[in-house]
Amino acid sequence: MAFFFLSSSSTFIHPQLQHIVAKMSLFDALLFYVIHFVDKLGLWHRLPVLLGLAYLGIRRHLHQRYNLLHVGRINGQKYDTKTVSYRTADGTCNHPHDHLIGSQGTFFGRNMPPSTSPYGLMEPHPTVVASKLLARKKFIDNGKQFNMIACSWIQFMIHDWVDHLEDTEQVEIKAPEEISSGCPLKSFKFYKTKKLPTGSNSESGSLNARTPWWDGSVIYGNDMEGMKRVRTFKDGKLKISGDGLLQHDEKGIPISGDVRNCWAGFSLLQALFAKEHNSVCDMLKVHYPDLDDENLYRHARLVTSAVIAKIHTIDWTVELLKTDTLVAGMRINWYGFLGKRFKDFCGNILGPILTGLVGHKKPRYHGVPYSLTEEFVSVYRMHSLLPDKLIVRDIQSTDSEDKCPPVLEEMLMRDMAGKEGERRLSKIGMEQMLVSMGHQACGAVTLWNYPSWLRDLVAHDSNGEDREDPVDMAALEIYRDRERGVARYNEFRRNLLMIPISRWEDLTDDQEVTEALKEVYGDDVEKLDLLVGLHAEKKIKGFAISETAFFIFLLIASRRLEADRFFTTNFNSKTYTEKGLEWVNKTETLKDVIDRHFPDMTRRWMKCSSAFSVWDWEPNPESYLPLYLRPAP
Ligand code: HEM
Repeated sequence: MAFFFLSSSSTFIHPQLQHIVAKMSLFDALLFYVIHFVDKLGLWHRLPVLLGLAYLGIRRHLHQRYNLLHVGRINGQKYDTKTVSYRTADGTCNHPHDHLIGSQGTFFGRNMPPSTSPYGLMEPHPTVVASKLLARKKFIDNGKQFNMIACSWIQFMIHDWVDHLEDTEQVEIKAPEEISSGCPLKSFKFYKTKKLPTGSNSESGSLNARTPWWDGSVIYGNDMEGMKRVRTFKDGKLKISGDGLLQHDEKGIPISGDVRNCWAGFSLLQALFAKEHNSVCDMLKVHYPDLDDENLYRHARLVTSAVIAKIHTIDWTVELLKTDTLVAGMRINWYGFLGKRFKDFCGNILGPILTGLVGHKKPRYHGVPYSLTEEFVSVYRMHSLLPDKLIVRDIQSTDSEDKCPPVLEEMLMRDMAGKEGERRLSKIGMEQMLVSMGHQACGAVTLWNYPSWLRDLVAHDSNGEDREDPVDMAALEIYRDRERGVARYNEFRRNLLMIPISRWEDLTDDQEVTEALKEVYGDDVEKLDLLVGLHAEKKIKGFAISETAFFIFLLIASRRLEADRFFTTNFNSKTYTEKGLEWVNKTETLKDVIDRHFPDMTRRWMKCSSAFSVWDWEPNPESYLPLYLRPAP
């Protein structure tokens, strides 16, 4: 217990954090002391790379100790990991001792206890929060840092990991009269989140309808039925159209692993990775002609899922959090501190820090069985990334001087969603859509940037069918966090060992924002909704998201890799095949995947370093200083 340590330092530690620190071991309390000191100076992201990494390492350790809470019972069975050396359709048989952990339909875990907020579900009214603080006034973009491929990518990942199971009972939210004239929907109906007793205590929890593993279920499906829908059952391959895009069923719904709330950009990525899967099958068949359909499918799924996870780790995240420290941190997660060359040569022989989380001998759970969490879902509420229009570019332009293809047409995002979006995508074509999205900046995660078209949205059910009642997504998201007992912003920060805010000026320097926050929440900073706080928070230079959201990522991004048997014990040539593992090792970025399928496209149209930043951006400047020795930004 850190009691004695704490009593001598109680003036140093923020009073609202003392009760949390009092429960820590002495060693952890000491570590907390270090990061708290750095936090008080607002310093970690201004430190040289090595010190920044040390700070993040300590923080991640503390979050692994104090921010992983299991929900529900552990009631799976033992099984033989040797006979199940592939990713199953429903995510069972990944945890080595319990076949159910991480499978479809298990409980969301938590990163902190449910909210203790005294405020009710409607306080302040969700439509008031949506109208006064979220609704887009004028589109604010992310500059050149993040493009529409990056925006679609994260939806592609969300649909791999999470979706809350709904109840059959509906709720209706009616906008209060004083605000209703400014709301696209005066009232809207939606299904409650399904709550079930967890069995381990009196509390209830909610279920994840998807498999939380990083298993590519967004293209392979979340259960046996979904998996059968997407497979050709010939040479291990997935169904795909002659034009390279997804096939559709008789109702016009795409045939892919997840089709809920899809839009053209999202289904484009599903098609690209179905193509990638099929190329892996072709390659494996050449090298291992004895493999049958089932084994080709299983190996190709392992390889493609690992390629997706790698791109997310060392390409997408690095563009999202564009700083030297994060480049180093994310590469350490995959390759370890000693880097790619050492790992390629020697393998993962020196443990997770030196040779990476991937390929480590055993999965690591930090004492808590794997699941994704309620708080993780909440920090990924980033619908402000979506613009109002998609700008289609003309890639047939013959002007060789063009750095950026000329604009052909602007299409409303509303028309790019669902079946209509699929029809339009097939006219645009895969290459043109990739180049167009590559050249368009996505929206910034900030207040007053929530797309208006999402405030009157025809959402889909899990089969991709349109729902009868349109929803106001901005108001619904505020309601969802409260309904699911996710802590409000300040409690969330305290639970993440961050210094809470005491006044609006601690959150933002923007006077206009402060006034709007006061109008909705008065002077009560404890009332502030998480989503609003995350969008209002002053950002770290280079970060496209808030620091508060980032600390959840710091914990979960590592966990998705280190808890997965197929990224640890079974990340080897025996499970993946030698050529399969080589495929993963040689693929570093999304650009590599695009190059593989469209060899001329990036040469002609992509100037920047990553496929996730706006393609006519300058490439990252060369630095002759080794990454770990780079100074403070
Ligand atoms: C055209 C694009 C998109 C549409 C139409 C869409 C629509 C929706 C809808 C209808 C829901 C369910 C709302 C509810 O009942 O609670 C949802 C949930 C969600 N969306 Fe999106 N979305 C889109 C893109 C994105 C993007 C780019 C992100 C970025 C991170 C994102 C993140 C999420 C998250 C985290 C959830 C919560 C999932 C859960 O409750 O388990 N979505 N979206």
